[in-house]
Amino acid sequence: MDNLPYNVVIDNDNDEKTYGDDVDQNFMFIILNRIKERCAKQPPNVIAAHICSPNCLRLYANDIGQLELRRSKNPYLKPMVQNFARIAVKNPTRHSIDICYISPCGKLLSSIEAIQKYLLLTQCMDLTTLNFTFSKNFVLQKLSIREKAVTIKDISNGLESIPILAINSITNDQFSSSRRYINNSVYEPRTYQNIKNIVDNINQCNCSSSLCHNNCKCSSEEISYRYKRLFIYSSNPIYECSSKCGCSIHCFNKVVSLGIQCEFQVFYSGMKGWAVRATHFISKGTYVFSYVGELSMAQYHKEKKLGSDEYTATIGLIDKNNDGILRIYEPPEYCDENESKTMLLEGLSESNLVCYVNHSCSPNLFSQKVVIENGHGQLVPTYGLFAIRDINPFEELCWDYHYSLTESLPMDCRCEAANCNILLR
Ligand SMILES: C[S@@+](CC[C@H](N)C(=O)[O-])C[C@H]1O[C@@H](n2cnc3c(N)ncnc32)[C@H](O)[C@@H]1O
Repeated sequence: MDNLPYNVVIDNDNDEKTYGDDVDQNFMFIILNRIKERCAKQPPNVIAAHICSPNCLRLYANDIGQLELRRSKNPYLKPMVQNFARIAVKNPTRHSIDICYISPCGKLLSSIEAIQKYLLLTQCMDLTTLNFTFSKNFVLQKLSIREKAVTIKDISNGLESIPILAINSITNDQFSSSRRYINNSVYEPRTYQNIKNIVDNINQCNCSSSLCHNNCKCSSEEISYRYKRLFIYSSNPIYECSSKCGCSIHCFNKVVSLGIQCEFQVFYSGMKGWAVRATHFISKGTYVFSYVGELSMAQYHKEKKLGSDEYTATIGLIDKNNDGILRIYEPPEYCDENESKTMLLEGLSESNLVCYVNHSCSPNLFSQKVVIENGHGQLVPTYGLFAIRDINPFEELCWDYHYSLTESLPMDCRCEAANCNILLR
């Protein structure tokens, strides 16, 4: 370590902060020790200079990584089980701490740009930039939960790649729902017949690299992801690349279509009913989950007479561009002739875990319209939810329902935010 300009300390090496049940304790212990051993044996950049290639991952792959990788649901642990190390570097001149990663082959990677380059050079298919965070708030932490509090082991019935526990540590009420769990939006049948020729026409870009370039034909000029994270909002949708495009999972324009990457729980919050949280840290700008439900033209939605529009979101006016590809526009002031073209997303009878996300006047999630290809070769619009700021493990995930005082029924908002000033519904 002496040949480094800074003192290298192992990040997250705080026993008091790392606690959990026996399995997790052991798991964390193995990971932390391996990081320590690696840094001791192989300080960053001391390996002979080389140009990175897929060999860099293969040669330094570890024997227990695969088993642990399967066990770990935390996206930021995945690089560590693949023999990356995450370190905090004390910078004495700036009196600050910088976060860096050391690659399995000993390269010091000190920015998300460097990570992206490394993943491309090594043709890594297990990790994306979303598995790395340079946030100083990241803590390796897992809380134990009382077995008795688990009311359902997976509310998605196996549909999500990571099971979603339902937990009630407050009362004896079990989680139950008449809503069917779906993980992909579905088109209302008549709506689909009307717009079949638009939504079945999947976009295809002609970018030659696995990353796509800034003027990729699929993406919009107004808004795009930055290394797969989103930091700004636009009323214009993001149009993601599809399976027809030649790009890989590393493409900057594939995020929501890669699916949920976090481990979530639905938990009983008391006054607000059921609520949602993640079991691990989420870095600012990260895609969390998206609104899933039935996509329906306003006229057909109206005919259903649901009685409550609480779970209905307006997507916008559906149209196509010159290539016949789906485009979505903000509806002007509501008027009837738009009904045949206005699409709504409704999650009352079927939806995913989003319907358990509560409102907050100081939310940690924001929503952005995104158009992706679903698993059935159709384009589907959705609202993707992204982290407004770094979110701590087990912090309740909330968004702003944007209810105004005028459209509210008298019911107190219980978000407990300092700026809370609304009546909900
Ligand atoms: C989309 S659901 C959220 C999940 C809900 N908590 C449940 O148990 O199914 C919206 C409902 O949750 C409750 N809710 C959400 N946010 C709230 C808040 N900030 N204060 C009080 N109740 C809230 C209200 O009953 C609201 O009608």
